[in-house]
Amino acid sequence: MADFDSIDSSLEGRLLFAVPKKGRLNQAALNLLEGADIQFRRENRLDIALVKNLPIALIFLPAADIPTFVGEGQVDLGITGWDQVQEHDAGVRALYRARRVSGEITPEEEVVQNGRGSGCETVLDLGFGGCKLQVQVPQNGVYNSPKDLIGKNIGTSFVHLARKYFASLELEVDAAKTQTGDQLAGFTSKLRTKIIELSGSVEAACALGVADGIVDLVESGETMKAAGLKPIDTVVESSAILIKSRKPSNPELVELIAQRIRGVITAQKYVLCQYNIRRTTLADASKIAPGKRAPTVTTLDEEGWVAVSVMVEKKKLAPIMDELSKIGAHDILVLDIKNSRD
Ligand SMILES: Nc1ncnc2c1ncn2[C@@H]1O[C@H](COP(=O)(O)OP(=O)(O)OP(=O)(O)O)[C@@H](O)[C@H]1O
Ligand SMILES: O=P(O)(O)OC[C@H]1O[C@H](OP(=O)(O)OP(=O)(O)O)[C@H](O)[C@@H]1O
Repeated sequence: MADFDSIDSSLEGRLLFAVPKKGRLNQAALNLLEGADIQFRRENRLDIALVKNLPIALIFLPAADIPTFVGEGQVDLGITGWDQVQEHDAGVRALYRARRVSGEITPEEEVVQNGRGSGCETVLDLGFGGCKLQVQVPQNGVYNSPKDLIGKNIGTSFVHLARKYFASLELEVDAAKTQTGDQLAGFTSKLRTKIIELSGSVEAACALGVADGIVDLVESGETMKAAGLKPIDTVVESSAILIKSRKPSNPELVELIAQRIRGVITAQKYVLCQYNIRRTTLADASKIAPGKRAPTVTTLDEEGWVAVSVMVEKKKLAPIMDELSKIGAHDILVLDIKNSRD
């Protein structure tokens, strides 16, 4: 069993980097770390791992908690979903709003706190974990628009975003009747829609009579369909992101990691396409495959011919090869990119 005091002292001087400990983002995050040559060995059941080749310690946390740790500055860097950052941000704002309503802080102090936001800054989009946080209702039920759900029961794990969403919906509906000067003023206490916090299997809530509608994540839509639900609005579109605290302990190391991860993402997204073509057709070929910046062109040992090397997005590769072939490119080769740096 590891000794916690020794772990504590071995964290000294290390950049703390939070990684989702389970769930949808876990494996993709570990793949990124491997690609960025962040080497570590995680002891069984231990949520802290020291990186062998860099002054970094990885902290394995639930994706939902990562914005809190990074936002409060206890952890320098983190991988989580944009939805989780938004949920944390909405929670922080709700807290200050409640404190202002109760007179604990002044309206000016609330503005200052809100200006600081959640304390998390987005470093880069990681290009995986794409999903949408959607308002869903039973397919054959009586609700068809989000406004139909005002005053009803909503099941969700995203309580702050759901409150914010229904607060502005209620405000919109009420604005037609009365004008309130204080936008979204006390929505934590005055919300008519009941937000019920659920920690998982949210899609079962309607069938079980716990909720009239839910706010939950959708990717393929399979879970939603299987539960007999349909989407009626999108609250947030999300993907996995790298976040940093406002004042990371080692900004240079944060930049180094960001650069390495950026390189891994580019390498995953692109392949290297090489072909030979007549110099007279080069301009047309460059229009078909312009590359990230520009193609690399070298003269071939044959009069009037050049060899071209260009980065092509994997998802566009097949039609680009067809087009190149059509205009007279020969010996087209496609090579995987193992890593890259801008
Ligand atoms: N179906 C999905 N497709 C893509 N990304 C998803 C999907 N579901 C969740 N995510 C992303 O992964 C993040 C973590 O969700 P996940 O359900 O894996 O959490 P978890 O840590 O396992 O928690 P839980 O115990 O609630 O399942 C979400 O905030 C979202 O950004
Ligand atoms: O649209 P789909 O591709 O079906 O994905 C959506 C499901 O994925 C997430 O849950 P997850 O499976 O991570 O488990 P959870 O319900 O326990 O959170 C989300 O909460 C949905 O239930």
